[in-house]
Amino acid sequence: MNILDKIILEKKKEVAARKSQITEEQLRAMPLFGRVCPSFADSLKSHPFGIISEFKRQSPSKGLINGTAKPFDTAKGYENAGAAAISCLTDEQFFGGTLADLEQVRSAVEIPVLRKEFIVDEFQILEAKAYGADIILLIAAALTVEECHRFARYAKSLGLNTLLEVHDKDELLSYQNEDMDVVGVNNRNLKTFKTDYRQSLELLPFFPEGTVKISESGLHDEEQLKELKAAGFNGFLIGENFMKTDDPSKAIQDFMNGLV
Ligand SMILES: O=C(O)c1ccccc1NCC(=O)[C@H](O)[C@H](O)COP(=O)(O)O
Repeated sequence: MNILDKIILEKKKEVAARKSQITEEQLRAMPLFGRVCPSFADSLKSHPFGIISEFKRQSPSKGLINGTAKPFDTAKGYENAGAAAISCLTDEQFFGGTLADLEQVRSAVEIPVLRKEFIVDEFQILEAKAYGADIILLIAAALTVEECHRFARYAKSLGLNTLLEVHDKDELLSYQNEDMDVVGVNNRNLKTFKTDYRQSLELLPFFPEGTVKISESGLHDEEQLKELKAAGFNGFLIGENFMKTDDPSKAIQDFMNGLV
């Protein structure tokens, strides 16, 4: 069993347990549920490099990345440095994240917030809205085409933005549809962890015209971003490169300075 299969197996158990702790009605009654979500695509287009900076404590591929950074301060620092959106991992078992982290991030910033989660059930989309997210992630490698399209429709009905994540041409061609607001190429193969930013460039010819697209994972060098932006990418999801430092807010600011 590869790591993605393992995460999805655990996630299904976790969601079943969550459903016995809180009802859909209770989620819908939470104060943030009624928020109007800003457009993710518009935010990417209105920021020169469309950086989506991630709050990420640990990962299956790298282990502990940062055990001390706080979600509120980190998110605020990211926004002040000019990020277009914040990604917040909420998976606890593999990434050390929580829904409380998401709430903290939401309370710190105005820019769109992504709930970075392994979505396997509509219930998690309701949770995302209730805890203040603007964007949900749908990972093609973890879902059937039918599930992915159903979840995107559901997210849309709640006013959430959807980020579809693909890794190869087959996923891009089979999973993309009009309900996906942004499509991301994950440069990391989630089954093997092999990470190469050129994966994004390889998929570029297969995007339908007008798709708002981002490159995700393994980005650490300003020159990579300049190349990907010149090729047509609208945004860049970066986690470890900022979080591995003692001061992620300073790390993103230094990185931004290198882009001008
Ligand atoms: O990061 C991992 O090791 C990982 C393993 C299995 C599934 C997902 C994983 N990462 C989630 C992400 O998508 C990244 O956190 C995100 O793209 C940022 O990547 P990076 O800049 O390389 O931290």
